[in-house]
Amino acid sequence: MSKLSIYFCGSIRGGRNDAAIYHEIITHLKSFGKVFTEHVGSDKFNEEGIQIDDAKLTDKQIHDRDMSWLQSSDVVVAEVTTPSLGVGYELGRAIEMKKKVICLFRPSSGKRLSAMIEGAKCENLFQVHHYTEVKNACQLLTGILGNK
Ligand SMILES: O=c1[nH]c(=O)n([C@H]2C[C@H](O)[C@@H](COP(=O)(O)O)O2)cc1CO
Repeated sequence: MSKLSIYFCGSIRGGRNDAAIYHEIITHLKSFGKVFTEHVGSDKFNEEGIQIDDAKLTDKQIHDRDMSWLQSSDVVVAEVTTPSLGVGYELGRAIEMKKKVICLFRPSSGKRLSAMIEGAKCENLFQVHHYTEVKNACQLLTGILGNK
C-alpha cells in the first residue's frame, strides 16, 4: 500500500464543537500516510480563539498554504457536520481540481447537510457518508483507503 497525502477539512472559525471528532479521524487517517492539515484537530487555541499553529500567519498565508496542500493531496476527507465556509470553499476547490473527496456527516447532530454538499455526490469521486459513531466512520475510511 502506497503512502497517501491526505487533506483533512473540518470547521475552525465555523465552530469547534466537533474538534475531538476531527482529532480522532485525523489520528486514524495518519495510518494511511501524511495528513497535511493535522492542526484542524488540535485543541490548542489562543485567547482570541485562533488556532495556535496558524496564529502567526495572515489569512492570505493560511489560504495559500492550504490551497497548495490541497493541490498536492491524493485524497480529501471532510467532516462536514459543523457548517463551515472554509470547508465548503475547500470542497468546491477540490472538485475543481478533480480530487477524490470523502465527506462524513453525523445526522444525529440534528443538522441537515447543505444540498450543495449532499447534492454534489458523484460516484466514487465525491462521496458523502452518514455515520453515527466515529469508529464506524474510521472503518469506512479503512474500507476506502486501505487498498489504495
Ligand atoms: O486558521 C485556519 N487554518 C486553516 O487551515 N483553515 C482551513 C482548514 C479547515 O478545513 C477550514 C476551516 O474553515 P473555517 O475557519 O471557515 O471553519 O479552513 C481555516 C482557518 C481559519 O479560517
